[in-house]
Amino acid sequence: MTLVAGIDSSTQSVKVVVRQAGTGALARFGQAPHPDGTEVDPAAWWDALGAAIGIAGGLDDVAAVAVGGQQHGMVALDAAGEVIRPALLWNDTRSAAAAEDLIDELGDGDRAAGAAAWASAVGTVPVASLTITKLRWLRDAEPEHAARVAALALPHDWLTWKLSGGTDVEELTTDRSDASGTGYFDASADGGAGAYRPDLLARALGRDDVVLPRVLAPAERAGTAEGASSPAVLGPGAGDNAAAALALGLGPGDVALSVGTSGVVSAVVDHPVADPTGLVAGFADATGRYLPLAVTLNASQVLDRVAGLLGVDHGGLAELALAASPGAGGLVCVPYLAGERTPNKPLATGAFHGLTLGNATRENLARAAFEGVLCSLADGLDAVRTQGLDVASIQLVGGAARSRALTAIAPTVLGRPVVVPQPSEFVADGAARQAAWVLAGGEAPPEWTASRSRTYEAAQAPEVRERYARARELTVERS
Ligand SMILES: Nc1ncnc2c1ncn2[C@@H]1O[C@H](COP(=O)(O)OP(=O)(O)O)[C@@H](O)[C@H]1O
Ligand SMILES: O=C(CO)[C@@H](O)[C@H](O)COP(=O)(O)O
Repeated sequence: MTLVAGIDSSTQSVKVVVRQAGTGALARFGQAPHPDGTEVDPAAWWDALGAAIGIAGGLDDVAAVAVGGQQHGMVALDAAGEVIRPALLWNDTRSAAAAEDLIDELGDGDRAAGAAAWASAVGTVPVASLTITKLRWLRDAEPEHAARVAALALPHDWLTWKLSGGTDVEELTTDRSDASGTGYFDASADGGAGAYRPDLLARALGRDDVVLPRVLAPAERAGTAEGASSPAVLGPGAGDNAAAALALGLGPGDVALSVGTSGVVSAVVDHPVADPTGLVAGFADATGRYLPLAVTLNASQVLDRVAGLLGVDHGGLAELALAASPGAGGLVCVPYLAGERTPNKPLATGAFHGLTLGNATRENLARAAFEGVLCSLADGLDAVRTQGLDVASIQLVGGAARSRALTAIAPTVLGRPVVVPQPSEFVADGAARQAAWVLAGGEAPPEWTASRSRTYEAAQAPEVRERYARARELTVERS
């Protein structure tokens, strides 16, 4: 029996799945937490990965392994391959002003022209999440660090390199899906193989004499993992949402709605997407196609915080929310606790609107939190649909999809049934499937047995989105 492993180095933790290469059946699992915060020393990811691999029984009997991970994080390396400063993560908003500067500069002072030029160049209008804006921030805020940058990697690139025992930055690799989230890679160039845009990198960092990871083809080998008694083949890996799409086998019209640290609406399409409004990011998938997506900064952690405020666990929060009626008695949660990326409001704060003496109950607060997170994702779904996507089905995934309140409330807000696959670590699963593909070769990943799923239906409550639309602009900026 051949085994493969998939890794998800995500915002809050790292997960390792070991699966049978032929069928995808789960053999083993391990997980270890990541530190809190929006800047993290990559060494902490490496330590956590070692712990999670140990819990998953090691990689000695695994024939191939691939790494999926949180996108956009800036891992800056010096000429000796040492990390220069803690990585700035996708949800770090300090580079919001740098994003605006980059847009204005490309448009020669005309923001709309700049946004259109970025969308056309790399499929995405810069926001604070993108790596390129973090490089501009580094240039301006930490010039001594910027001057030492010899190579740039994303979290999954760096972990793949570390697994290979890499010390030479020239040996760094990445894949097209994760590269497409940097802001200095055009996934549609060269017939869809993609190409870096050193001119845009130079705009941000002030120079382009920096090693960028070699972009591997979807099932190309990145080398072998060092340390295991019989070294496993390393796959190219992928950005987390592309890996999840691979696990879910998204087809035409299938939308994945992920409620993890990030809220993500994504779909796989055959054509490049370039949205000059910036609401939809025109990223690439892990099979050679494209992955338009809308990402929010506020999803599962909003539910975590409101559960904390109410002094309950996830089960208790769900119970409270389901005891309230749709619309939470008129209470509206604008969930921008972390600032927001879609819409681009990095300085926004969250709010509960519509409190009255009659509706100020724990049940309504809980329900409003779920509805606020879902309304924000419903806005993201609308944005993705404006890019020509005809939605056939919605699959609800991510850590919070384990909540019976989220699954019950989602169809009332979205106005459609939602399909909830049996809970699994879809990013790690997609990485494992890619590893199996690298072993098997061929044009497409091996077919794995589909997991069971359940469809949730409910009457739509259109007033929920209507009230949210009136409230979402009513936020105070953080000081
Ligand atoms: N039953 C549940 N109800 C609501 N949220 C949950 C539940 N189980 C896990 N979560 C939340 O899911 C999040 C982790 O999801 P995950 O997709 O693994 O995140 P990430 O990939 O961003 O690290 C945490 O914020 C956790 O509190
Ligand atoms: O920024 C994005 C995608 O553009 C996020 O999806 C991050 O990749 C983090 O994902 P999670 O850790 O929340 O899964």
